[in-house]
Formats: sequence, structure tokens, C-alpha cells
Amino acid sequence: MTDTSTVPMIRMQGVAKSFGPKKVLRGVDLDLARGESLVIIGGSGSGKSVMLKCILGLVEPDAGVIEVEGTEVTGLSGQARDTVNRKIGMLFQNAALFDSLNVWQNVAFGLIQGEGMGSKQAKDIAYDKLAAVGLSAEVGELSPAELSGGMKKRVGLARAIATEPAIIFFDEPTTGLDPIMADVINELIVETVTKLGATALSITHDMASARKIGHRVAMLFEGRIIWTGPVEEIDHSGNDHVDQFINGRAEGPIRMQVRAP
Ligand SMILES: Nc1ncnc2c1ncn2[C@@H]1O[C@H](COP(=O)(O)OP(=O)(O)OP(=O)(O)O)[C@@H](O)[C@H]1O
Repeated sequence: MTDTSTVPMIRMQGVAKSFGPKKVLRGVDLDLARGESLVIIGGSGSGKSVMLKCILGLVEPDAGVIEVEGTEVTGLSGQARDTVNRKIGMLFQNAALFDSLNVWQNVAFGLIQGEGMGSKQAKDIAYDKLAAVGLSAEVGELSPAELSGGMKKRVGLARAIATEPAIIFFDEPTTGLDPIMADVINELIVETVTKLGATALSITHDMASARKIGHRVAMLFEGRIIWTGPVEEIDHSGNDHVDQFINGRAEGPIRMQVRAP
């Protein structure tokens, strides 16, 4: 029998993806261990979101292997894809709440739609998860339009953890928040992910967030992971690209395209 504790939760090997002539991913190799929190850093347009979309099956890679808990997931569709994606919770960049549903219905969405849970039980769980991210019961009845940016992120986080997924993706979890609220959200992410024992994969430009939520950091550059190491080593990576990125310097090996070619 396979020892599942040693199987990576996510494995990417040689993952490549082009859009027309544009080679975005050129052979991404990356393993995420169970319970690990990995943060992917890299410049705008370097392909971080495309990586997540490949894992979720929203973008089909041209080459390579992607495994979730040892199962090859590229090319899956229909029910098989749904089964894999139900293992994954996601906090989107803009929280992506449904305006037509109130807050608790947003949080309960995956439980009702994905798992077929009854509305009453799902509502109870939604309120538990709202409490876990520090939101009072009254907030459950509000509509997303009535929430501040920080509250929306909390609701998005409550929704991401509602089904207690084994894996959670965080796409720019602190974008648009003031530094204090960003720190509150980072703390909540660490707390909720640790409590669930979930494996976390995050994308962020915010190095304070990366340092707080990541155990390990991986840098994507020109379609490949060019450095990966424990978050404690990021200031001594010995990699010029990482150094330039984390210190936000315009000068260095990474040349940003600032005008059309
Ligand atoms: N469906 C698509 N069709 C064509 N090009 C695409 C598509 N999706 C992504 N791209 C291109 O792939 C490249 C990488 O995009 P991606 O959104 O993954 O970058 P990113 O690293 O997440 O950037 P940011 O940090 O700015 O969000 C970009 O040049 C983008 O224009």
C-alpha cells in the first residue's frame, strides 16, 4: 500500500503553457508537502495565476504532469475534475463574493452546491466559520455590497475554509488592504490553515505577507521556478533575482517591460 503521508499534496513536473507565441510556463517543477504553506513570488505577468489555473483545470497545460495527492489531474473533466477541485478551497484576489447572495449564503455556497448539504446545517457551519474569522452573526445577513474590503476578505476566507478543504489557494490575499488589516488577514490565514492542517499555496507581491504565511517561498521567473527555500532564508538566498524582487529594486537582472515592444 502507498504511504500517503509521503505523497506530495501537489506535484508539478515540467509543466509548460504557451498562449500563442507567448511561452508563459516553460517547465515548472514544484512539490508541496502535506501541511506545508508555500508562497509563490514573481513579477507581474510571470505566470503565477496561470500555474494555479493549471492545477484547477481552468487552463490545460501543453506539457507536464500535475498530481494532487498522487492522482494525475491534467485532462480531467466532469465529475472527476469536480472531485479533485472539492479538495481545494480558494480565496480570490478580490474575494469574488456573489452580490446576489448574502454573506452567510456566500460562505455556505460550496457546502450546499458542492456537497449537497441541507440549508440549515450549512447555515450553522457558515456562522461558525464567520466567527472563526472574527465576524459577528449580524454580518451574516448583510449583502457583500455593505462590507469593507477587509470584511470581504474575511468572508472570502470563511468561504474558502467552509468545506474544510485539504488544500487552500490564496491569490493576493492582502491586495488593497491597509498594512494593519493586511496583517490581521495574514494572522487569520495562518490560524485557520494551521487549525485545518491544510496545505496552502499562495501568490503574493506583498513580502510582509509572504514572510508571515509561508513556510517556504518559490520564485517564478521566465516560466520556471528559479529558487525555492525556507522563508527564513529569503534574505540570504544568494540569488540576484530573488534579492532584487524582495527588495523592490528597479535595477537588476529582472527587466520589467514598461512599454510595448
Ligand atoms: N487565457 C489567456 N490567454 C492569453 N494570455 C493569457 C491568458 N491567461 C494569462 N495569459 C498571459 O499569461 C501571462 C501570465 O499571466 P498571469 O496572470 O499568470 O501572471 P501573474 O504572474 O499572475 O501576474 P500578476 O502578478 O500581475 O497577477 C500574461 O502575459 C498574461 O497576459
